[in-house]
Amino acid sequence: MNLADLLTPSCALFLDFDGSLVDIAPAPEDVIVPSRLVATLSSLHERLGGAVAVISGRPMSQIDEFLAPLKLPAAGVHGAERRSADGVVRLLMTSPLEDVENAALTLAARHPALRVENKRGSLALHFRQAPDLEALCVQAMQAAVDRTPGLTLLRGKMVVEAKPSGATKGHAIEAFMREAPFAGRRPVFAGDDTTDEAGFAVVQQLGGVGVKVGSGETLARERLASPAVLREQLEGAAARVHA
Ligand SMILES: O=P(O)(O)OC[C@H]1O[C@H](O[C@H]2O[C@H](CO)[C@@H](O)[C@H](O)[C@H]2O)[C@H](O)[C@@H](O)[C@@H]1O
Repeated sequence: MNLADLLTPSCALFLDFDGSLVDIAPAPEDVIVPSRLVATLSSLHERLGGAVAVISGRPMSQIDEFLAPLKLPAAGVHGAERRSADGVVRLLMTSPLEDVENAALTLAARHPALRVENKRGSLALHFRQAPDLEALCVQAMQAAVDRTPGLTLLRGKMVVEAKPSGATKGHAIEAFMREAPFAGRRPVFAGDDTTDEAGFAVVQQLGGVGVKVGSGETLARERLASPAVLREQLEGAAARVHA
């Protein structure tokens, strides 16, 4: 499969960030945005009539910083926040995170290699620097989530996260697909992680294509080997798609 063949001018393109557009790094702030990526996304955005959105577990503010000066339509925190093509931002109601935060901070105080990331409405506990603590992290976070109505536990790449139950990447993509300039287009979504599976399900129900980046079981019908391959194919598609 080559994205340049898949991405016709009548497509809408949805892109996950970490592990898809950029390579996984030791810590969230360490990711490197390759120099040509912003220009490629900007060109695709123009050539697809504005129908390009980033769908991330990160807050949208971080995505905007990484991709500056480009400010694409986006969904952040797994869909808990969303910015439409017209710039309007919608925030999902979220549950209190005190209990989850206390549980994560207590564990991190005992194990300094752990990293607590507090986002609007969600809290992630990273164990990339201490993989042997995975079970402990999952257990503590699950117990805190179970005590807090409205939160769901999400397992990601070396991370366990408490997120609003109603926030999914699938819902975010559905919302974009009801709006201009996405409505009526064939959706394509590239992602690498468990949180992206809900997005693959939605785009494929809508007659589009899910593209899994990297290895692992997936609902996605297509696969690309790595973020580097995705970036290369996006560059090729940017050069070929004529709106
Ligand atoms: O939905 P995404 O855009 O893929 O975001 C998922 C999570 O990405 C970040 O964590 C992951 O990437 C880090 C940098 O490569 C890595 O150090 C970490 O182990 C990964 O889990 C981000 O920090 C999270 O908030 C996102 O939910």
